[in-house]
Amino acid sequence: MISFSQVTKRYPGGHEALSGVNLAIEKGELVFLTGHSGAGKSTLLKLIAAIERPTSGVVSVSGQNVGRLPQRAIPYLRRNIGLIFQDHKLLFDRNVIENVVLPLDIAGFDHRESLKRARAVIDKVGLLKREKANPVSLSGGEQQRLCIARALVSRPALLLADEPTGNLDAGYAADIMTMFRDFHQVGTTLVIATHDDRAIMALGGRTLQLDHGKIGEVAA
Ligand SMILES: Nc1ncnc2c1ncn2[C@@H]1O[C@H](COP(=O)(O)OP(=O)(O)OP(=O)(O)O)[C@@H](O)[C@H]1O
Repeated sequence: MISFSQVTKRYPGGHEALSGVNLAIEKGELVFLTGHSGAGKSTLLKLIAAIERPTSGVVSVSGQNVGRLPQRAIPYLRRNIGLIFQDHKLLFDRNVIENVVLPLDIAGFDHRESLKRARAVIDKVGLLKREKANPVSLSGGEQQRLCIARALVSRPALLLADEPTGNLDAGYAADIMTMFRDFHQVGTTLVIATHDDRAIMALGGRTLQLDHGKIGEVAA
């Protein structure tokens, strides 16, 4: 489903965040991405979602060369990807449920059905009592859970998560990991960057380790 062939990413200013990365992730795989701060984990996820483009090499997602996608094709790519990133990108002029229902409205689902689905996923992340709240009034961990609900509501084929449990206490982190496991069991492909060793051990899956922009595989 995802392949990197000799992928290098150099940011303006000359810093090489990824160097000659080769990898293949099959449909339905659960992959953890680990490595020190600054190792290139977020960069790798951003290349998959076409948030960044490679400096050289080929990033392919479902047979598409996403590094070369024209700007207008990117929304179609993202329609099948759930993104959980640290900057959240929540809409602060809409309340909690409106944030979650929006991807379904955009996809053209019946609004009443969308509200039902949104409420179910908001309940799963423990925010039902806050459904009318503005995201501004939520704590960092609550915003993170809202972001997770929004990413999961459209049941994407591919889920990319950057430190999804970073701000969460152990109970919520375990709940979120259980949700990820359920998605994995129904065939979703997941790539999760994390420092959370407990999560990795609990969920199993494959671990790729980045070290100064170079990739290696951790034996199970
Ligand atoms: N937009 C950018 N412009 C310039 N340099 C960047 C940019 N984004 C990331 N970098 C640099 O690229 C390197 C890899 O960053 P990246 O965010 O991918 O690492 P990471 O493994 O996700 O780190 P962390 O665990 O701290 O989030 C770092 O040295 C970082 O400073």
